[in-house]
Amino acid sequence: MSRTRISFAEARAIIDRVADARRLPAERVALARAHGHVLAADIVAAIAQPPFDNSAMDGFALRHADLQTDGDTTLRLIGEQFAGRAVALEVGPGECARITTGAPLPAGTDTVVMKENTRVEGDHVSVLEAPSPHQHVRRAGEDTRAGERILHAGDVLTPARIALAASQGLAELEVARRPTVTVFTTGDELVEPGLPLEPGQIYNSNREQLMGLLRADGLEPVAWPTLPDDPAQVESALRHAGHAFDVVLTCGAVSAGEKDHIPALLQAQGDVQFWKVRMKPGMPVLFAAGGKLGDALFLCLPGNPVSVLATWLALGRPLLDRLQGRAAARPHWRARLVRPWRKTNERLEFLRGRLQSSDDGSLEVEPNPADGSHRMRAAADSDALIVLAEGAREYPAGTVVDVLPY
Ligand SMILES: Nc1nc2c(c(=O)[nH]1)N[C@H]1C(S)=C(S)[C@@H](COP(=O)(O)OP(=O)(O)OC[C@H]3O[C@@H](n4cnc5c(N)ncnc54)[C@H](O)[C@@H]3O)O[C@H]1N2
Ligand code: MOO
Repeated sequence: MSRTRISFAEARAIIDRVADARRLPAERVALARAHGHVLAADIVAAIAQPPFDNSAMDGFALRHADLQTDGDTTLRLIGEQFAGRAVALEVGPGECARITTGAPLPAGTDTVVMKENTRVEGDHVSVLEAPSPHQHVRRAGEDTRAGERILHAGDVLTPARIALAASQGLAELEVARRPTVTVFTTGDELVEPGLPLEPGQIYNSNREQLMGLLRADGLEPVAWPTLPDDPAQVESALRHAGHAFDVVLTCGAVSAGEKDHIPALLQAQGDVQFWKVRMKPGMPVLFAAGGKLGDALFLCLPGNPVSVLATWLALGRPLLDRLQGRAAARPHWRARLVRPWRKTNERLEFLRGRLQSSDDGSLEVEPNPADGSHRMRAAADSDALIVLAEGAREYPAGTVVDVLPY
């Protein structure tokens, strides 16, 4: 017996539990293909970073003890070390070596003076402004020591983390396999943009919204042709998809209408985990394991475009994150309401709003008054969902609320 009219927290807990049990396997991918993936195993540094003491500036490597306490010091130039292969230079007392940024520090030297602070005449270098001891030297291991755990399973591979892995010489990384996802839109009223509209028809806006949301998270969703409100065709298509993808996302046909065939189909053939969550918009959302329809997980979003946005951000994205073992939650922000809001019922509400930074440096959010779940323009004019908890109805201006940027 599936749960119905559950709280949003219960829905999230079910999503987490089911996703944890279906964690996607790890695979090795080329470094260049690993961007945005979730790391599946810790990475331990095999080499120190920097791997050797090196110069942070173009100039001359010298022995700090040689520098006069007052007046310029003149040193004898005995060779050069450029960034690249280390040459065997030994710098003795009263001597220095030409050096470039990133070049290994020659034996005997401990400090670098930048070129601009010197005067060179033949093989004599006068130090016009004395550097402090060890200045402009980047010490071996000061960023990372060999043996340190530098990245962790569950980390999302941001460009900076990819760079860190590259600095260790790793050409392949072990990551969670990306979930395969397909997107269905349903409804006899839907027409694709580009075609003429007959009376009663509307353009399909959910497909591209959902495809865009998925692609923004680095996924490669497959769009399925729109399903008519015909139970046999819905069943056939969902059965094919259920055997071909990890996750099937549908939108529409999930509430109480005569043409809403999805709940009956999943109740008969699948394993429904919940149907209807006390949230607004998006209340009729349904989540099921495919059962006889295949191994896929089915997340069936309500058809209203703003319900699609809210249920995707609040439930769909956590499902896909969790399937990949993503450890860190998405950034969680708090903002001050710039205008009061009154909820029309007690349900948890995901209201649309626009974020702005106030003069005192705090985050503010302006709720958009057009709160209907068909009001796409309000969603397009906004950049965050404002999370108004279940229960309370009155939200005076200045109330601090959770926001989910999109
Ligand atoms: N008697 C009841 N009626 C409704 C209930 C309810 O509990 N009892 N719930 C309401 C709520 S809340 C929502 S949300 C909607 C969800 O309905 P469905 O998921 O069954 O979706 P549809 O009826 O198919 O469509 C709803 C709405 O969205 C438009 N739509 C659908 N797909 C698209 C698309 N791809 N692009 C643009 N617009 C789309 C569709 O034309 C409808 O206007 O049900 C309420 N009713
Ligand atoms: O829950 Mo519905 O998404 O409000 O229109």
